[in-house]
Amino acid sequence: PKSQSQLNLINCTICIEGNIASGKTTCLEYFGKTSNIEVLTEPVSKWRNVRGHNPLALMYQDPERWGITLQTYVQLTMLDRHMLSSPVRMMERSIFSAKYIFVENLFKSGKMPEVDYAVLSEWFDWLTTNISIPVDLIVYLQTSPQTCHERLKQRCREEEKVIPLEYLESIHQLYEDWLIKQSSSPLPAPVLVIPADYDLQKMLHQYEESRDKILAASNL
Ligand SMILES: Nc1ncnc2c1ncn2[C@@H]1O[C@H](COP(=O)(O)OP(=O)(O)O)[C@@H](O)[C@H]1O
Ligand SMILES: Cc1cn([C@H]2C[C@H](O)[C@@H](COP(=O)(O)O)O2)c(=O)[nH]c1=O
Repeated sequence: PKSQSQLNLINCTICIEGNIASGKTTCLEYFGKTSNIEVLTEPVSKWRNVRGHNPLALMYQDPERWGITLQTYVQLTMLDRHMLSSPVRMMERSIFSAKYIFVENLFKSGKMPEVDYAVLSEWFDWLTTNISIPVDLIVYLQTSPQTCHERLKQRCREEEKVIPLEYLESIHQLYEDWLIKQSSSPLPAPVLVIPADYDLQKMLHQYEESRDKILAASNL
């Protein structure tokens, strides 16, 4: 039987953040299997197929031309994820990392025209000012870019075959500035850091060690 605290669930959103192929989906699958939390994976399948088009592949082929297209759609689909109602959910990334990490990376690396960046930023500012998008906890899977490069090659997603180590290094740096140094963009929630360079077995152990701190955010 459920305890009183399990019955009195308040709305709670935990976002799992980290570099590409850092192990976010694997982490979500683990908590999905071993807790009452609802798990929301990133809508990558939508980014790979919107009415027969693949904006993710187009962005990697020609970021200057297609970055705005992908990031507009990422922003919409992430907002949609945030709006889904469930008492306690663990989400893969957030509308915040889409903007603070991926849009910033495109712009700072000179691959997004200033006008595209301005329009996306206006959209983001309007959405986050006018719509309540609460996040209760950010769990940051902290990896080295080299680990992600290895895992990316192992996962072998067709669109991502062109990603060099330098790209993962830039994403890593932006994550570190945002979540560790806390010097770049506003933090929507407190941050729990989980070192994530270890093998799967050790990672499951890491998740178990962090379980109480993670579930404390949800009163589960
Ligand atoms: N701790 C780990 N050690 C080795 N490989 C891992 C580990 N965690 C995940 N992987 C593998 O690395 C790849 C990327 O993991 P995934 O969970 O999909 O990352 P993300 O969702 O962050 O992109 C997958 O092939 C997955 O099986
Ligand atoms: C949020 C976001 C993601 N992407 C890209 C980066 C990766 O190629 C995929 C997501 O896969 P992951 O294994 O879950 O990291 O989408 C992007 O280009 N822009 C974004 O805002």
